[in-house]
Amino acid sequence: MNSAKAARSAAPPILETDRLTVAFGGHAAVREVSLAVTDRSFLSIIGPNGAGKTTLFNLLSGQLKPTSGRITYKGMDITGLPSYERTRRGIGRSFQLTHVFPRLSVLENIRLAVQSRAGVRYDFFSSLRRHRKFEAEAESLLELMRLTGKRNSPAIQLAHGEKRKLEIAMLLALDSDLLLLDEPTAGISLEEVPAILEVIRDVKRQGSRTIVLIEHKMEMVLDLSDEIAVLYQGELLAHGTPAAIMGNETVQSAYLGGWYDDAAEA
Ligand SMILES: Nc1ncnc2c1ncn2[C@@H]1O[C@H](COP(=O)(O)OP(=O)(O)OP(=O)(O)O)[C@@H](O)[C@H]1O
Repeated sequence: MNSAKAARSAAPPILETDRLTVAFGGHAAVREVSLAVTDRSFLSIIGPNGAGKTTLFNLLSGQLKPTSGRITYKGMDITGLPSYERTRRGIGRSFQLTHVFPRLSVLENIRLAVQSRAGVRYDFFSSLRRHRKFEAEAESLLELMRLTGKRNSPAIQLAHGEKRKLEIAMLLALDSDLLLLDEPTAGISLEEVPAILEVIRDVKRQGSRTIVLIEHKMEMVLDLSDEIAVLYQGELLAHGTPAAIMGNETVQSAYLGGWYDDAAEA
């Protein structure tokens, strides 16, 4: 283990769930999940359809309230906090953004996200200077997301994959410390997948955020993850390094062999 990795794993987890459970009419979609997410690590959550992955994200982002259990973020119990309060504290969830303005340009959308984070009130004298600062930050996010060529395009005109990149840029603009990415490649064309993979890899390379990814594409999971958590029928079946998960007999015998083949064909 290199020293940066060792320091990270010795640090307290940024996010922790303690026996987190949510039941819908007697059926526990997430059952007693206790999971610790290492600060500034890349964790992927995998599992077959209906395993409870998106439901777990709904619990983490505050869209759903648990039936029982607890969520701790940066050492604070956030189980009862509404989702906007979690966003304010740095938990950013992708692909459920309601604040993309379809008719505004890509740059304007990112700049507004930067601005909303800064909580700017209108002040004529400082607004021009601030505007330039926000614009510069938005420009650097455009570059990171490889969207510079689209800076003046209205968001509504973007291809599906480009929209995903815009959404990630806006999460970064909001200064999220913890990014919850729910199947960023779902529904996008095969040609667009490498571009998404590349921007996620770049964000990971920056090393300043914690990323939790739900993804069915195993090559992508194995390429990006420091750790993998496996959900199966609402329960946490295993959590470990990619090598440990791939070699885990319970995971293998429960489903990974067959499921992996299915996922590869999808
Ligand atoms: N609001 C809800 N009301 C009732 N049942 C729900 C609700 N949300 C999720 N479920 C059920 O919980 C289970 C887990 O669903 P979830 O969408 O979390 O699975 P998933 O692992 O994300 O699946 P996929 O990979 O197909 O997206 C499913 O049986 C689903 O039908």
